[in-house]
Amino acid sequence: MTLKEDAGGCAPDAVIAALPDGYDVIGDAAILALPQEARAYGEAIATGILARRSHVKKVLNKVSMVEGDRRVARYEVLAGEGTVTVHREHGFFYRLDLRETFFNPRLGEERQRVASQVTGRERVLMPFAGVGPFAIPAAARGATVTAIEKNPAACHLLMENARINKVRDRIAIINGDAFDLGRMLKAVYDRAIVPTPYGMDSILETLLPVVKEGGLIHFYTFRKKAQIPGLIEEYRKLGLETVLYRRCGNVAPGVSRWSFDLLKIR
Ligand SMILES: C[S@@+](CC[C@H](N)C(=O)[O-])C[C@H]1O[C@@H](n2cnc3c(N)ncnc32)[C@H](O)[C@@H]1O
Repeated sequence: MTLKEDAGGCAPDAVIAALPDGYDVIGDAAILALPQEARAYGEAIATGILARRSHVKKVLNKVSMVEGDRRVARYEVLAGEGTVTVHREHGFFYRLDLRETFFNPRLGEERQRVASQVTGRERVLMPFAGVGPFAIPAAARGATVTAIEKNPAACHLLMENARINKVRDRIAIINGDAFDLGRMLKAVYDRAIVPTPYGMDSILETLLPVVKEGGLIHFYTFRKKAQIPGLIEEYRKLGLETVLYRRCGNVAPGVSRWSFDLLKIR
């Protein structure tokens, strides 16, 4: 979406010029990140968006970075009601509450890439499951998924989303700390999908014992490009061969989210 166009005429030209180029839409919610000088025009800009985008029913302004274990930001509601919405992605529906649960609509293609590799009867381990956007497509491919999520609100919505998407019988949901998974789980998994929150990369060593030899780990990490060769070597020392890696989004100047497909060779 082009924010400058959608907000045209709703604030002085100098304010419009200072706006970021785009904004995300999650379900029926437009998510803005207004610079300080545009805050006074927030409601007018929201009215402009509602007039131009008929599928947008609420407009939120993100007033903090994602923070804390739950990885949620703080928002002010500029138009519409509340922070609950239903997002549609590749035919699946995700109910979520932006104030309570993490959701990144920009990872849709990456989630599709991972889900397309899942074959029926696989056992998939899914720590940091959130409201289910990786877990549910994997279960819909026929896998049995064990989802671990610390935030009770996200667990509750994951349960509801599993039901809405008709895969409730294929997802076991554990409201707990992923770093305890060695104590909680007895099974050995064919695949792990690990959307690691910032600073929690040590989860890789925690989950290695419960992934079978020949199993695949889809691991996400925040790094500078120059760190990648060293990382591949670190993974090799852990018995993991990097089958593929790709950048999926910038998170700070010079720092990107990287997706690794790691094959457990020993
Ligand atoms: C980056 S979000 C990913 C959520 C989801 N997989 C998605 O893609 O939308 C990380 C999730 O991990 C959860 N989380 C953070 N620390 C955790 C922990 N130690 N154990 C289990 N879940 C945790 C957060 O509540 C959040 O839902």
